[in-house]
Amino acid sequence: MDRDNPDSFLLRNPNPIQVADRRSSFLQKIGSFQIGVEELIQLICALSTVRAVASTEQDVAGFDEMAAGTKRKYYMLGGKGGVGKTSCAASLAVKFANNGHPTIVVSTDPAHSLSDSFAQDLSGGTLMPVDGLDGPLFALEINPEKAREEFRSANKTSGSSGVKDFMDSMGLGMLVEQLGELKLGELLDTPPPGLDEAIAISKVMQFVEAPEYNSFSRIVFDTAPTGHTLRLLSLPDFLDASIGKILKLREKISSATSAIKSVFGQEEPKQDAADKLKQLRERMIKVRELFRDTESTEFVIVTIPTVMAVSESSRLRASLKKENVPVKRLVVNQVLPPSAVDCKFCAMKRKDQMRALEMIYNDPELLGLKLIQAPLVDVEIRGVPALRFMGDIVWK
Ligand SMILES: Nc1ncnc2c1ncn2[C@@H]1O[C@H](COP(=O)(O)OP(=O)(O)OP(=O)(O)O)[C@@H](O)[C@H]1O
Repeated sequence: MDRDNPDSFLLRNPNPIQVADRRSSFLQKIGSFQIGVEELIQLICALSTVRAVASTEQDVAGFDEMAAGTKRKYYMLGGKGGVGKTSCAASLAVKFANNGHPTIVVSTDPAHSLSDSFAQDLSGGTLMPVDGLDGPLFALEINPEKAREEFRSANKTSGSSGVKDFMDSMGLGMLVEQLGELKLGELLDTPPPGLDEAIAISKVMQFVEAPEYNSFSRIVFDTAPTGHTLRLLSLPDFLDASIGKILKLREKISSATSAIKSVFGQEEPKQDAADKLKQLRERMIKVRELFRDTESTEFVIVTIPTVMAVSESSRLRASLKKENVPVKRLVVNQVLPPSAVDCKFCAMKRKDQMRALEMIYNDPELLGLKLIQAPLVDVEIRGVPALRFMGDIVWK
């Protein structure tokens, strides 16, 4: 088999989800009583596959709806580690770009795999053009570890201005100005939980506000595994609450100092620090609203048909619901494609997958989501042609 040719799977399986032919050949065999016990077992498995597939056949991703309109939309793909988030996010981004949407795919997973997935070096922490597409696609791997390192050395070598420059570049300049007294350098030596996500969020803020990103109409996030993602989503609330407290404190202090200053006849400071904090707070609120805006944002859960992955997806969905983050689609990746004859291993695996699929159908949290099945393919999904191929199967 030609492993460099992603079409090899396609050539052998013109429609991986199509099982009707297989069912009819089995039915013909039943009609003429030609089957033995082994085949009967296979038949039962095959029919259950048919049932599972048939019951979700109408659940195509609805790509046309996803691609409709030029107003910017954000898609966040997340789920348990290793289920195929990056492959799904990258293939969606490729499909958007090839359908005329200038697109950015952003990785907020500290263990990036966009470069591996596209088989191109996209590291570096800035927008990198992705080669080999019909339309513009850029990738951004946010590297919190590197960012933190840079921050530390800027702190050491150039004092506060270095820190300020760096934080400005991360869109967090205001935070340094206003919270300088909190000794951010020390904070980064023992980073609090959520700092990586804060850096990722600051980039989101840049997308929301910066005019240079205006032309991008689709932004796809390849998020970190579940725990990180939930922190990312709840961080604006957390920061908002903290900033709210600081603001109150500031107001108290400033009213006290202005009372003293008025007694001694001193000038008021030119710009009230509280104004800037207020501005930052408004930005946070904007990001929070963005995550919850059903018009512009959608969180797509990616899972695989195993009991563990489905259980985690159910919990993720419940948490997202609590955070009011819109979810409509669930991708079940790596579903065994139909085969006329299963080896023992495949038959067992198929049974296992069917059980997990049943679990999805009966899970109250996952019920009602558009279920998109993506087949397990026999080549690693790497490079633009492979992602284009995957995109055409998954994002229909
Ligand atoms: N449908 C599929 N068929 C075959 N291989 C797949 C499929 N989907 C993903 N893979 C492979 O599984 C591996 C993991 O995929 P991917 O990196 O997309 O997962 P991930 O959820 O982003 O992982 P992580 O949580 O580690 O970031 C890759 O080697 C990828 O090529």
